[in-house]
Amino acid sequence: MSAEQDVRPIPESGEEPVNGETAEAGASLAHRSPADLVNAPVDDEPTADAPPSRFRWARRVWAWWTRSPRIPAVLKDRAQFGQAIKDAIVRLLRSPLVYLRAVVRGLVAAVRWWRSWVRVRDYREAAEQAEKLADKFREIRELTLFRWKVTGVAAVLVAAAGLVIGLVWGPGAFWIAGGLVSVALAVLGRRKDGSPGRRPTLAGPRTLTWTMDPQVLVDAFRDAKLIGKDETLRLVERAVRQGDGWAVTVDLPATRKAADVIKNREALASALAVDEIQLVVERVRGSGGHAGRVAMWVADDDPYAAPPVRTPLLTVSRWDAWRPVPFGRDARGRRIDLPLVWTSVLMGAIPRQGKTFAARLAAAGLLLDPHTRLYVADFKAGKDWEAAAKVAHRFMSGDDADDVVALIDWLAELVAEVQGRYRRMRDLDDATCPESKVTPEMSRDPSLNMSITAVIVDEVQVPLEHREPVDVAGRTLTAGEYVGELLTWLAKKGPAAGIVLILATQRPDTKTIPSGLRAVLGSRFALRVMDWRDSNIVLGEQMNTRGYDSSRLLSSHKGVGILRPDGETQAGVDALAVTVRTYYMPNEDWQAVCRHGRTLREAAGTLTGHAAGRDTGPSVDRSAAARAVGSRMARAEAERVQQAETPEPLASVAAYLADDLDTRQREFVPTAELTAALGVEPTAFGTRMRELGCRPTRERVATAEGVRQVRGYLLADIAAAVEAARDSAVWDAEVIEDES
Ligand SMILES: Nc1ncnc2c1ncn2[C@@H]1O[C@H](COP(=O)(O)OP(=O)(O)OP(=O)(O)O)[C@@H](O)[C@H]1O
Repeated sequence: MSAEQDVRPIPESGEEPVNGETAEAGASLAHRSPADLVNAPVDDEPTADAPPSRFRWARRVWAWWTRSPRIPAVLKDRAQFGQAIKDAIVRLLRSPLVYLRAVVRGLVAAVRWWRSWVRVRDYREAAEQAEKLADKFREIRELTLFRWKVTGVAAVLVAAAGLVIGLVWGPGAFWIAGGLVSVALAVLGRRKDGSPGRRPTLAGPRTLTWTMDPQVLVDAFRDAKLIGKDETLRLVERAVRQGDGWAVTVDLPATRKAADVIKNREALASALAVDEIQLVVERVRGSGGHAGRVAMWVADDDPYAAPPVRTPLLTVSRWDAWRPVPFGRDARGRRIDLPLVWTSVLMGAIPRQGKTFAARLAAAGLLLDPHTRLYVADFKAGKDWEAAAKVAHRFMSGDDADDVVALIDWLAELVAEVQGRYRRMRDLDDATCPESKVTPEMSRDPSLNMSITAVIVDEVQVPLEHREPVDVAGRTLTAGEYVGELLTWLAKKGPAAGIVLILATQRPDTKTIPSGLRAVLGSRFALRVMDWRDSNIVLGEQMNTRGYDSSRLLSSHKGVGILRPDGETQAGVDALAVTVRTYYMPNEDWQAVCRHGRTLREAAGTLTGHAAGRDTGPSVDRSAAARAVGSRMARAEAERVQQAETPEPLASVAAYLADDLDTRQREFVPTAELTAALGVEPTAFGTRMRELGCRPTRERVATAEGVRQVRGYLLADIAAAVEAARDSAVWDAEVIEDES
């Protein structure tokens, strides 16, 4: 069944839909929504129609059989069993050819051995190395002659023995003797690890050989340096055809980690002779997996070369905002959903890669829920969001100073709204509001007025970079800084109160998106960016070293990005992040979704604000918002102080390299330069830098004596360490703030 068919319309009553696509749960990154969790049936509960007791033992045996690690996987799964039978038939059919090859290889090996023996090669080489060939020449020649004679005598004896055998037992004996010799040659010629001279220099295309011959897979892991020379893999599930590719599950040798295979996916792809975009490597977790179990899938072709798939949301009559929104497909064609409620999303990419399309997809799921309220701020000021004006509670499209001020008013309104919601939640009884969090029922109850409210800001860098001064609680900030403060406050406090932030930016750099704001945006989606630093800014620190770098995506792959969903909602999910190609939703589809969203709201009586023609502007309590973020301002001050207190010697290094870190005109600084400039002792300096997360490396640099390989630090590593120190300072400050 296709993913599109899976999406079932939600009953008009607004109840939870039948969770049809949870059959794809393993494939979906989306964790079940809180509503799903509440409504999920408990497996162990006895039911009225429980089977009679005589079947229970059979069920128990079946449960043991399917869960026991001692039972091979092929005996548990019909598909795998079928595949194993097919493999056995193929092996049987191929066996004559395999045998013949082994005999030929054995013959070649035997002739080679005899040649080297008769020519006394080892003795000759030893003499050559000792430069005594001339002295030993006579001896070698005599030995060679002797060995030729032995060969001749042996040949005559074999011929004579053959004649006698032929005369005594007849021609049948020749067949038996020939068979025995061929078995001996086949044994000699069988493929063995490390057999010298057995492998052709050019092995030919490796792409699919590993599906037939697991040894090729083992060799690929060795070539990629993922396992050692003497180590091997254990096949958990043999290679089976899955979708447009091959899937295989292997166990790494003890102490080797699946995470390292994911990290070095590119090397493995090279060893398997496929583009890394074709190789999907995942850890197998849970009861059936462990830290060394790797599930691999290799696509036959570029999985993103096929035409894009349209969003399944087009076929639904309505959606539930609490359900993860269908977002796209991974390389294997599995549907990936994006949870939105109780989290917030940051999307980043260079222009024209599909950021707005991705943000619209997330918005579409919310749009089709009539109980959801939308604030849409389009700083791209184009036509992309125009259709949302018909359905949004607040809508703006522009990039002027007035638009930035309007956004500040919206955000201030939302700050007051969130504070009001928390106050009201405190007064609600435990049955209605068990925790200080909006529940699905609360969000749909008009009397509570706590609907899910999505704030979508496209090209968020425009307001964040605005430099006009504003007065906030007696302090003068730039409008951009204030927008950053308000967004950070909302991203931190808003999700539990039903506020969802979706921010898209063309400039995912440290200066544009404050680190405090990034730290509280739970889900990230990085389409193609310029380099790994930008990718890390969207996806999080060190993500490139874990194998997730969106700068490696191809520019032709529009709409393809790396999705790192909210940590909170990814429990039990296999991957930390996944490469997704978003569903395709061109403007006409988007307009249709918006029209439908409006119809739903009209029917439910939830059309408000701008869409209802009643955009009276936000009722802003500026001072309340300023007070709310005032504590954040204190925190920002703490951050500045902490910044000044970045641990030494990192602070001095950062000060010395301030310009270079800003402009990134050079990528590497030699240790000698730093120790000389700062006047510090090199060993203690190196140890302290290491403690602060900065590891030295070696690079070739031009010196007075020519190009030399010198020890030093990558500026990117220094920048990352400085930022990590600041982030931890920010968190410390926030903990203090929360405690107070
Ligand atoms: N999932 C997809 N599949 C195929 N093509 C896509 C997909 N998503 C986007 N595109 C293509 O990429 C183009 C650019 O998309 P979009 O306008 O969202 O980019 P953007 O990153 O927002 O650009 P900008 O930063 O310039 O606003 C679209 O015109 C569309 O044709």
